[in-house]
Parts: sequence; structure tokens; C-alpha cells
Amino acid sequence: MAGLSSSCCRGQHPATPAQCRTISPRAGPGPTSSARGRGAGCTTPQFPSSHPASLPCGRRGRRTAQGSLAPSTSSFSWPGWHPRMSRGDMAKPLLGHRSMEGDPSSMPAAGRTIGVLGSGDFARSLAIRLVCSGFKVVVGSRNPKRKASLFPSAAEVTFQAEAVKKTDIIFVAVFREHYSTLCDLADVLVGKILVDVSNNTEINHHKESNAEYLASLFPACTVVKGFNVVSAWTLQSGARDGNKQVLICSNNQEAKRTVAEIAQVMGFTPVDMGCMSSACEIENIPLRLLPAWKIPIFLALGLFLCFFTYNLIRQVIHPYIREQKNKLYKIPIEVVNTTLPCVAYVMLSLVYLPGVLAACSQLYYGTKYRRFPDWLDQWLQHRKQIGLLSFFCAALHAVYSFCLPMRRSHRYQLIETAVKQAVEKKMNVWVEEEVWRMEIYISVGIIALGLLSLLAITSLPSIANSLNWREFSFVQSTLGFIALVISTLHTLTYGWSRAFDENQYKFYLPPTYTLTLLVPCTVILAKVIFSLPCVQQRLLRIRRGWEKGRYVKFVLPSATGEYSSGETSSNV
Ligand SMILES: Cc1cc2nc3c(=O)[nH]c(=O)nc-3n(C[C@H](O)[C@H](O)[C@H](O)COP(=O)(O)OP(=O)(O)OC[C@H]3O[C@@H](n4cnc5c(N)ncnc54)[C@H](O)[C@@H]3O)c2cc1C
Ligand SMILES: NC(=O)C1=CN([C@@H]2O[C@H](COP(=O)(O)OP(=O)(O)OC[C@H]3O[C@@H](n4cnc5c(N)ncnc54)[C@H](OP(=O)(O)O)[C@@H]3O)[C@@H](O)[C@H]2O)C=CC1
Ligand code: HEM
Ligand SMILES: [Cu+2]
Ligand SMILES: [Fe+3]
Repeated sequence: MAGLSSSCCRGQHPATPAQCRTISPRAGPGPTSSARGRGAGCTTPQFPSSHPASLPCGRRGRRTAQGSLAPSTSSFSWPGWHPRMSRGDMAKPLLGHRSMEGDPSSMPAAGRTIGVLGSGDFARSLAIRLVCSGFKVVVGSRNPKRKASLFPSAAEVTFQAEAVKKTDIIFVAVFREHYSTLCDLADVLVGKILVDVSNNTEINHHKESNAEYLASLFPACTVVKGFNVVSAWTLQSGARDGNKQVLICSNNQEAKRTVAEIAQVMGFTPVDMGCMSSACEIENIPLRLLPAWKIPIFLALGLFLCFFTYNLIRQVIHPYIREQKNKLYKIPIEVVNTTLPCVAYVMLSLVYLPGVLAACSQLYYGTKYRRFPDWLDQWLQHRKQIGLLSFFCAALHAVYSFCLPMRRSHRYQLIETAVKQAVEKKMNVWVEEEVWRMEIYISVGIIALGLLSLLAITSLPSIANSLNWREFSFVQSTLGFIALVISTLHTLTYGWSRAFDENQYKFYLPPTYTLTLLVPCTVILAKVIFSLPCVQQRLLRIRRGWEKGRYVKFVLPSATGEYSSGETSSNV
């Protein structure tokens, strides 16, 4: 068989279903080391027309090209290759074999024979995991002799045709572009479950999903999409250190349930993604890189750039132009440490601003059933990521702040000031107000950061899952808002009277902290207004389903506990 690269074929896809029948391959060079390489692109396997593989799918005779079907497992061990699992510890599966007799479909998932086509990374990890989970495994390879030593001894490695005969569930662990080479197994595969584990190299790279393509090549089989979001490593090392979810879809419920059961026995959590139409989405998942983080990260970078430039102008460019002083040394720490907190603080307020806007919209329309505009919906969805980025910047800011006294420049300035004061015979340099100001804003900063850490911890799924909705909302909504208020205190005590000191205006630009106060103060003011009883009651009613302009008899528990009748409809 031609040594084929297994990278995607850049659009010269070998087979459509029809083509699969008339594929006229020609023998290419013998298997090369790149057979498993990721070459620049692959070509359709070319065989001479006399080659059995040149007959249409389903009507091909048994392959004789590689001679008669060799015995399944060979004692041949590949020199220099030490499979991760030593042969001994894979001798028998971890779970005891349960009775193998009886109707296979009623057989408990474990103990069942599972087929794996392909002998690459994924096939090998899958075989190891299946054997560890108590399944019997038969691997179908184009070259079983060479590959047998890569698999645990409990797994049987044989030719593909041989392997598929022994089981009714087969994991197809080959790349999409090589599905067509399986066509000569079409007859043997009739009525079997094919599990498509393949991924693509780009999002929406093909017009139909790999699973749909596989189903079109083997219409007499039942295709289930699954396991593609699990890496070979997670498969091999077990679900503990990777994502445990296995997303599964298929048009056949029974087949989906069988594969889900196998996933469960392997220690994974099957997630039913519905029918085959979701296969595309499932195949795109491993190609996405932190999709929910894109907008928040761009927002943080944008804010950082703006504040950094602003601080650079004030702290470095202004003294250079006005006093010919070189303050470039301030860039790595001081400029960064007046930029990071601003980003942290503004982003923290951007976490709570959408909630305020949402509340305003509910108050304005007098209903909670009206969809928020898309941009607000999107914003509400991204609050977690915005919040965590704010926490990250605030944590960096705290570390930077603790390091301020370490710097050589700080020490020189300290000595310089001391000498100057000695020369001026200034004995008492203690400024009570300054001392208090700094004590307060540092300690308030620490409390704010402590609260943000609490929010960050409750963001962890394992912690969030242990809280009920009210507890989670208390931490995220109430404590989060308190953190915002305390950060505002920290910023105000740091800024103090600088905003009113004209020396603090460089090129007429106000001190940076004044710019950061706008959004947080708006949010705080709005939240104070929403907490006024008249507004709060209305919001509460709306959230309980009351609607303006609709006759809804509505009773609300009043502060004293008895029920007062709510406002009947008012047509506005
Ligand atoms: C470090 C950190 C980590 C964070 N982690 C997470 C996280 O893991 N998950 C997360 O979701 N957020 C997270 N956040 C963001 C934020 O804490 C939460 O989104 C928080 O719930 C926002 O509270 P809120 O009061 O602004 O709005 P919410 O309490 O969410 O309410 C927003 C708006 O929705 C409407 N609303 C609320 N309740 C109802 C109701 N019952 N019926 C009808 N309408 C209603 C109202 O209009 C309300 O104003 C994190 C923030 C930070 C700083
Ligand atoms: N690696 C991973 O972590 C993951 C991989 N996957 C999917 O699993 C599938 C296999 O991936 P992986 O194991 O990494 O790939 P490999 O290249 O390691 O293995 C692919 C296997 O396909 C067979 N093969 C290679 N070329 C051809 C060909 N021209 N014709 C027929 N069969 C061929 C070979 O088996 P033999 O020579 O024995 O026939 C080879 O071992 C892919 O669809 C991939 O998207 C999904 C999730 C994670
Ligand atoms: C351990 C916690 C914290 C410590 C020790 C700390 C310390 C400091 C220090 C020393 C400054 C002065 C910076 C300078 O002049 O170089 C400062 C400013 C500031 N801090 Fe913090 N801080 C902490 C937490 C926070 C948090 C949680 C926020 C907000 C989310 C925050 C926001 C700010 C802001 C906005 C400024 C003003 C920056 C400027 O305009 O120059 N800080 N903080
Ligand atoms: Cu290709
Ligand atoms: Fe492709």
C-alpha cells in the first residue's frame, strides 16, 4: 500500500461515496517511515487495475496482495521499541471477565469484544484503555506483524478484515482521508457499529462531518461519533487528568447507548449530543482555542495598551520633554504597576455593569421575559472570563506592589531624600496624613484582592458544583460587588487629593486613577439606586414573573413576613 502521509489532503479528498466504488488505485512506493508521518498532503492510494482493491467497494474479493492472512498475533517484537505498558502488566485486564456467553447485545459492556481499525497513537491508547477496562480488544492493521508489539499482549492484532469479523463495535482510528481504503471491508462491516473518532485540521474544513462521510461510505453500518475530544494521552492515562467528557452523537439511539456504556466503563462521562447533525460541532471542538476567552482577552489587552500609553506619556515622556529627565527605568515596574491595577479595576467594574444594564432593561420594559439585546447577552456570558482576567491583573499588581521597595531606584531615591533632608536640617519628616493614607489603601487593596480570590476559587467547577445557586450567587454577586466597592476605596485613598493638585496634571492629562473611576462609580451608584426599597421591590416582582401591562395578581412576602397583594395591572 502506498506510504501515505496522514495529514489532511488539502482538498484533493480521495473518495466521495460513488468514487469509493470506482477507486482505481495504483501501487505506490512500499510503506515508508512517513506512512504515519504528517506529510504535506496525501494522494489517493493507487493500485494496478488487476489489484483486488481496484474492484468497487463491497464487491472486492479478499485481499491477496499481502499474501494469505497471517496468524493474528506474532511473537515478532520490534527491536528498540519499548511500548509504554510492559507486556507483563497488561497481561490481564484490571476488571474480572464477566460471563462471555449469551447474546452479545445483552452482554455487559465490559468483557465485550471491541474492534479497533488502525494502529496509530489513538488506536494504541484506546486499546490500552479498553483492555484496562475489561474489554476484549482486536486491532485491525494493514501490517499486524509490524504493529503487534506496540499493543498490550491482551489485545489481538490482526489484519483489518480478520479483526472486523470478530466484533460488532469497531473504532475507526484512521484519518478521514484514509476511510476509502476501508471500502474492501464493506461486506464484512454490514450491520456493525462504526465509532468515528476523527478530527480535522481546521474548523469546518469539509462540507460534511467526518462521521457523515464515513456513514456515506458504509451505508449498511451504524456510525456513532465519539471520543474525538479525548486526546490519545488522556485515553492512555485515564480520565483523571484530562477532560472526562466524551461527546457522542448518532442517528441510532441503541448504538449511541452502547458506545456511551463503553465510555462509562472506560471511566469517561458520555455526553449525548443528539443526532448525527451535531457531528460537525463535535469535530470543531478540539480545534477551538479557549473560545469563551477571546473577547475578554482582547478587552484586557486593549485596556492595557491604552493605560500603558497614558502612563508612559505621564511618567516617562512628560519628564523627558519638560525637564530633560530620563525616566525610562520606570517602564518595567512603575509604569506597569500603574497600568495593571487600572486594567484590573476597570475590568472588575465591567463584570457588574452588564447586570446593571440588564436590570435597567427589566425595569424599563417591566418584564424579565424580553430577550436582552445580543451584545448584552454576549457580555453576560463572558463575565466569568472578564472577572478572572481582572483577578489575574490584580494579583500581578499586588506582587508588583510588594516588590516596589526592592528596587535599586527606590533605594537611591530614599538615600537621596534622606541626604536632602539632612542638608536642610529637616528632623521630623513624618506626615501623619500620608502615613494613614498609605496604611489604609494598602490594607484595603489586600482585602479587595482577598475577596477576588474567593470569587476565583468559586469559579473552579469542582467548587462551583458544591455550592447551590444561592450560595454561588451570594459569592459572585454580593461579595463580588463588595470587592468592587473596596477596590474603589483603595483607588480613592491611593489617589487622595491628587486629582485637585495641578502638578499632577501632565500635558493637562489628569492622574490615571481618575480615569478608572468612571465605570465603577456608575455601577456602584446604580446598585445603590436598585437597593432602594421601591426599586428593589419592583425588580423582585419582575424577577418573579410580574409584567407591566399584564393583569397578574401578584403577592409578595413583605419585610414583616405577611403577604401584601401586589399591584394589579397598570396599562402604561
Ligand atoms: C474572580 C471572578 C470570578 C468569577 N467567576 C464567575 C463564574 O464562575 N461564573 C459566573 O457566572 N460569573 C463569574 N464571575 C462574574 C460575576 O461574579 C457573576 O457573573 C455575578 O453573578 C454577577 O452578578 P450581578 O449581580 O452583576 O448579576 P446577576 O446577579 O448575575 O444578575 C444580572 C442581571 O440578571 C438579571 N437577573 C438576575 N437574577 C435574575 C432572576 N432570578 N430572574 C430574572 N432576571 C435576573 C437581572 O437583571 C440582574 O441585574 C466572576 C467574577 C470574578 C471577579
Ligand atoms: N492522536 C490523538 O490524540 C487523537 C487522534 N484522533 C483521531 O484518531 C485517528 C487516528 O489518529 P492517530 O492514531 O493519531 O493517527 P496515526 O497516524 O498515528 O495512525 C493512523 C493509522 O491509520 C492507518 N493508516 C495510515 N495511513 C493509512 C492509509 N493510507 N490507508 C489506510 N490506513 C492508514 C495506520 O494503521 P495501520 O498501518 O495499522 O493500518 C495508522 O496507524 C484520526 O482520525 C485522528 O483525528 C482523535 C482524537 C485524538
Ligand atoms: C494585595 C493587594 C494590593 C496591594 C498591595 C496594592 C497596592 C497598590 C499600590 C502600592 C499602589 C500604588 C501604585 C504605584 O504608585 O506604583 C496601588 C494603586 C492602585 N491599585 Fe492597588 N493594590 C492591591 C490590590 C488592588 C486591587 C485588588 C485593585 C483593583 C481591582 C487595585 C487597584 C489599584 C488602582 C486602580 C491603583 C491606582 C493606579 C494608578 O492610577 O496609578 N489594587 N495599589
Ligand atoms: Cu490526504
Ligand atoms: Fe482534508
